[in-house]
Amino acid sequence: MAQSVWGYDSDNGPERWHENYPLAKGDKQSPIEINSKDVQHDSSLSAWHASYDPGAAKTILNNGRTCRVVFDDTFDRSVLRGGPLSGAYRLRQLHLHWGSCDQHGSEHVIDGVKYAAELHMVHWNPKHGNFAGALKQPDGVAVVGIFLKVSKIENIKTKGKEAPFLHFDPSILFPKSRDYWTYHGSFTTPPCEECITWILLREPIEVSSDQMAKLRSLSKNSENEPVSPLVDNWRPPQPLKGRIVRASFK
Ligand SMILES: NS(=O)(=O)c1ccc(NCc2ccco2)c([N+](=O)[O-])c1
Ligand SMILES: [Zn+2]
Repeated sequence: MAQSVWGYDSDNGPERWHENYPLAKGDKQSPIEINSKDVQHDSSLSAWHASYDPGAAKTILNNGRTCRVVFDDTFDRSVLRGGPLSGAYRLRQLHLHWGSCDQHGSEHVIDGVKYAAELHMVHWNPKHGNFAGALKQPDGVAVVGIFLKVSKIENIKTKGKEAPFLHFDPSILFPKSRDYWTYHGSFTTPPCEECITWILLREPIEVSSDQMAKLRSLSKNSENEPVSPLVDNWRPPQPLKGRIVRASFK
């Protein structure tokens, strides 16, 4: 029987990815568990800056593994600079990882805390020509990770219109604080290339339980296949292998 493509089930999940994607057993894999006591404050770390063009947003899609918004990255239209990065990295896509319940869903774990979901904003370094080239470079990709926690307040349904996704400025998703952790890691899904400078924002953003319910209402099956809920699309923390996690804050 053909090897089933990778996923998050017991027969094709994170424990078996290495069978087809050997990089999954590398020494710089993501996500990781961050323990504040082991983090090193680095006062030389500067602030990161995003300048995004809302017109760059193109499509939103369910690819059976996540919900992804894709941006025009054919030129420096929406870029991230500063922080641990040198040069401007182009925003290519954003997507999420979430759980079947509010108690888990994030990929990175902070002092034992799992958040309900984790948003990834993926940027690549145009000095490597294109995204495929950037994947092969240790400074090829930068992902901003933002934790989502479910707000206590009851979500009061408003009559507001659905905003068209075409004019979408993802910087509205940033929390107030710019504090971040940074470390060198990998894609958290196959092929698991170790090309990512992770910038994890310390302050989570709040979402309503209705918004979480919308994410959990997505299905990983295609149309006219048996319904299979798209939930728990997160990889557990991987070995740190001596890597240092730096903090922009004390
Ligand atoms: N969870 S993540 O931000 O680390 C992540 C994982 C995989 C991929 N892509 C999978 C891939 C890489 C090369 C070919 O296909 C991306 N991405 O492409 O932004 C991001
Ligand atoms: Zn991701």
